[in-house]
Amino acid sequence: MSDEAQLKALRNRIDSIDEKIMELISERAACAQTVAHVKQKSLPEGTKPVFYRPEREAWVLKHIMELNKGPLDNEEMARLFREIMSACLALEEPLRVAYLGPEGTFTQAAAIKHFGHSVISVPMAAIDEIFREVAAGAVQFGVVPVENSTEGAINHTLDSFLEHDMVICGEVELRIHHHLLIGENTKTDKISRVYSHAQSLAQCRKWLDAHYPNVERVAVSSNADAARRVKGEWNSAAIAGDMACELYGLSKIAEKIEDRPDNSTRFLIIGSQSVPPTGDDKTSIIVSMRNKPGALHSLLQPFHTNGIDLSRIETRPSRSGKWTYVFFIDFFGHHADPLIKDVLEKINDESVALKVLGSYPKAVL
Ligand SMILES: O=C(O)C(=O)C[C@]1(C(=O)O)C=C[C@@H](O)C=C1
Repeated sequence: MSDEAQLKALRNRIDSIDEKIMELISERAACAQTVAHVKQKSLPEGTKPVFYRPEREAWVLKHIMELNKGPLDNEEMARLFREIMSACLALEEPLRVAYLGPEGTFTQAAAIKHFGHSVISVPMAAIDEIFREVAAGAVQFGVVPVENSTEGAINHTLDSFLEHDMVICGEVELRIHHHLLIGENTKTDKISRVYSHAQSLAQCRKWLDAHYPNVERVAVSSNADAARRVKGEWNSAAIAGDMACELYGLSKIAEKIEDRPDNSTRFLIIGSQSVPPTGDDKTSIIVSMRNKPGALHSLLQPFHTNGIDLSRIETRPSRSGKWTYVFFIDFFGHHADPLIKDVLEKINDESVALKVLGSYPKAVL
């Protein structure tokens, strides 16, 4: 068979596979619509069902990854199913999700990674506004950055948890690649100023010291804001990611300039709905302890006794007294697990205040 004939035959096969995939996706979508009716019909009139089920979504994605035999890798396959589920959920209920804007930020990329493209994503100007928008019920969920592997905690987010009653219902991890971007008015050898978010400038500090030691570094509210500014400005560059680069039509003059190649940011999904256990969960709590010797030891002891792994511990001023602190602790397990319940009871006995922010499935993608 000639190459041309072989290509034609293969394309015919792809066409007929696509038709089958489309039929199956439609069948799945119709099934999700029926799921929505079932969720609604068991509830009293006027009560809104919980359409979004993060525990089920985590199971579906993991199941797909377990079954996958290639040639697409597990992550790629799960991403396709992420989008299919996102579209199915939008048929049940279009979700509104607030993120730290403007458009093109890493937080928007995290929102899309977690919820897929079929949600209505709403940009907010500040982290606190995301919390307020969720609390007011204007959006069902919010996405906020909480820690970066190079620069550590995002304090604005931690402090917002002290001020708002919010449930954490998910986490997303995003590999952060920064690029040096310019608009068409700027020449590579004429850069006198670099804009970016303070965290991103810090994540690229060594690279900037080596390549642009005398260029002014200007911290702005987000990387996307930096990209938006340089679009029309002369002699300036922005440090931002792929989404902002594409959105503002900029050129990359240096790629992946972050000092650490494994630079990642973890984001939290905040809402008002608590999530049932999946068997592979994390829990976040805030605790404040009495200011006495051994307080930190008695806080950590129950985790050790029950063999519970901590994934993070962070300290912040409590805002309710000088030199008093609260601890933000993340650990593996769900607050409904008997072992975790026991840990929480013991901590509760020793602490001034304990707040369970939520248990949620460990990030799948
Ligand atoms: O299983 C459900 O509860 C569904 O609504 C179906 C479905 C899906 O498409 O698989 C859609 C949305 C939910 O967040 C979880 C799963």
